[in-house]
Amino acid sequence: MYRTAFLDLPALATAGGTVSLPGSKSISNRVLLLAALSQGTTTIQDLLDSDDTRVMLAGLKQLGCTITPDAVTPGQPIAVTGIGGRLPAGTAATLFLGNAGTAMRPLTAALAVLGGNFEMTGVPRMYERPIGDLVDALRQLGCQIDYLKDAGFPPLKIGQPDFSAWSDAPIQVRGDVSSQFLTALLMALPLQAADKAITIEVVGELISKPYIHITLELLARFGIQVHNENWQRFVIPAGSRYQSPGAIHVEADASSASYFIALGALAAATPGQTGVRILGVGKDSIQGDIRFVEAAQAMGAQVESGPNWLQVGRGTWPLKAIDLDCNHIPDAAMTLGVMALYADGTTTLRNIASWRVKETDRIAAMACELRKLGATVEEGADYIRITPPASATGWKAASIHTYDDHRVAMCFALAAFNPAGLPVRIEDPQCVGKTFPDFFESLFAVCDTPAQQIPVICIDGPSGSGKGTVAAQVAERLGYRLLDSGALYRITGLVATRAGMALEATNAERIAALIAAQQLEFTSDQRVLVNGEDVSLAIRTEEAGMNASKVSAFPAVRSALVGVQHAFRALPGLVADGRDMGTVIFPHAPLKVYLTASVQCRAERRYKQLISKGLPANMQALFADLEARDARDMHRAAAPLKPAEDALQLDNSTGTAEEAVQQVMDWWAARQPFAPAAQG
Ligand SMILES: Nc1ncnc2c1ncn2[C@@H]1O[C@H](COP(=O)(O)OP(=O)(O)O)[C@@H](O)[C@H]1O
Ligand SMILES: Nc1ccn([C@H]2C[C@H](O)[C@@H](COP(=O)(O)OP(=O)(O)O)O2)c(=O)n1
Repeated sequence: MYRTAFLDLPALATAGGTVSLPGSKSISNRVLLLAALSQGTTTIQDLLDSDDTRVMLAGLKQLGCTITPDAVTPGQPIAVTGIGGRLPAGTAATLFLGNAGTAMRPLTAALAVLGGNFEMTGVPRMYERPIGDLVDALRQLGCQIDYLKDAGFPPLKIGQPDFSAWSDAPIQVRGDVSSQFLTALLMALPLQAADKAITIEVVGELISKPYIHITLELLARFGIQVHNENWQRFVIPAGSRYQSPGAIHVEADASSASYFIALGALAAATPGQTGVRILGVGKDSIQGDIRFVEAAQAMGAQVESGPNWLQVGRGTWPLKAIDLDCNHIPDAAMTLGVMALYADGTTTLRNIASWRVKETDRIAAMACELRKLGATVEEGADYIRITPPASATGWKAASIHTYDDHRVAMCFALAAFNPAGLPVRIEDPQCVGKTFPDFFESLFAVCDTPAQQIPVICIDGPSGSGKGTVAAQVAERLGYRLLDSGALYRITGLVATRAGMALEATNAERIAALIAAQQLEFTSDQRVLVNGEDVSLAIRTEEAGMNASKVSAFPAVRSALVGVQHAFRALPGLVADGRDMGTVIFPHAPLKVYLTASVQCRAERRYKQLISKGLPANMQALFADLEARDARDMHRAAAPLKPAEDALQLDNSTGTAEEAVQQVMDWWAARQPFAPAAQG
């Protein structure tokens, strides 16, 4: 997951390949609660690991459920041993539920029926999300729920219910604000239906029926057969009792699939690929959002599907504008809003009033961000109408505000396919953690763009000037990959020395062949492996640096390493540190920095660095070595160390590393097309 303040997506060109989707959030949290309420242990496969499931798991542990392992581990099932329909008398807890509506609503209902002493809390946005209709429904039954702040909204206090006054009358609940209220009741009321049936009556039109369908399907798996009377009345039969199904599998999120369905529809296919293949969800899905496929087809997508997969390619191009009632696909429909940017006319998405009370006011958010990209947008109480920019020149480079809303972040990533070739900035990219923590990694894995579109920031300079330190921090702030090219020469020196080769010009070809035959691996935590052996420390000695300087003078060695270095240029971008990044390896890089510092200063820093790593160091020897290394690196014939003509020079003798990093970030920001006010 990208934890940067913003993530810049370069202009993307094509898509193709296979993407495996994470488990559905709606199914994950429903299954967790149902398993927790049941008798027995439920082994859950493919549970989503996200903010929402984490708060749910934490809440269930507080209620006394046993959960093994403690947290979701990729590829491993998680086992939940339930409470068997009742809590020990006097159970008390304060549950923090973040911004997870899928935890707040059903847990409130279940705990209000079970009784105890609970406080239901969350983040400030949670306190703006209505829950009054659910509380009103539960009070009809005799549940004790009080508002701790504003009436109608969390936080809540839950006490011991008194069912004595309840006359068996149907429990009424509004269906036109959020179907999560009905879902919450459907999951909580079986706890009270051991002796007599309970009927729930929906007041007003029921929105988001597909989510109720998921709830009913899952209830059936846990032993509760609800009679659905035309989506108006739901009867939970007497004798209902939660029973674990033993094992259950969580389908992938059909709304997460929407971004990749849209991707297949709007991106040209990467040569050699036949569109985008999506694994984890297919045409037999129990999720309503799978009907996004029909909407995408109406816009021109070509879709094939099977039991657990979808295959999507570009069909009609440009896409066809549509006018669609989106009540059946409330979440996935946001993706249509961005697809509309690539359509041949004005698209209208109707019946989306529920967008206003989601993670943010999604109608307002979509309208604002689509306009930033150059679209003409009309918004109404329950619709949005989008006209794309008239031509490529009408597109604007935008910094997309994401409102702590995962879906805004994910759907706007698709704007990177704009015909103007503009990058798109996604602010606060980690908000995707709510449902799809590795969304951007998954996207980059199936997208392609010509190498020259992928930004590279080059940081060259002499030994000890601070290149490595500054480059690593700039890469971290931007979410870019990092190339420590010096490590390649250090490895070359190491393997040649180990092979008993003298580091002399007469051996240059043999050394070049030797390094070309090694299996090199650079891990995300900056370790370096050669044929599986971790050499991170072995290449950091001063001797290794000197040996690197020697082998780096051989043209054969330099050319053997060119391909390896170019391969680092991958989405979303690269920061490359070395001697010839800007002059030879990435001559067209959009930003080149030449970092210098006095020899005295560099020697002192290197001394401290070596000592802190527990490596031997001598100030005088270091000083002499640096001068020797500078001389060799600067005066060799092949790719000598010198500033590229278009490099910006930064004297790093006096300031802090942080100041140098900020200077590079400022230079980079100045070269970006985003408006200064929007810089992250
Ligand atoms: N202003 C500064 N910029 C960069 N590094 C600094 C600065 N001040 C002190 N240092 C320290 O100096 C050392 C620089 O070494 P390094 O980044 O490996 O340089 P290079 O990659 O250019 O050889 C690090 O230990 C770093 O913590
Ligand atoms: N792009 C590069 C990077 C390093 N080299 C050579 C020259 C340097 O003396 C050695 C070691 O580089 P490295 O950046 O690891 O060394 P320092 O950390 O700056 O001391 O490799 C090179 O020739 N070209």
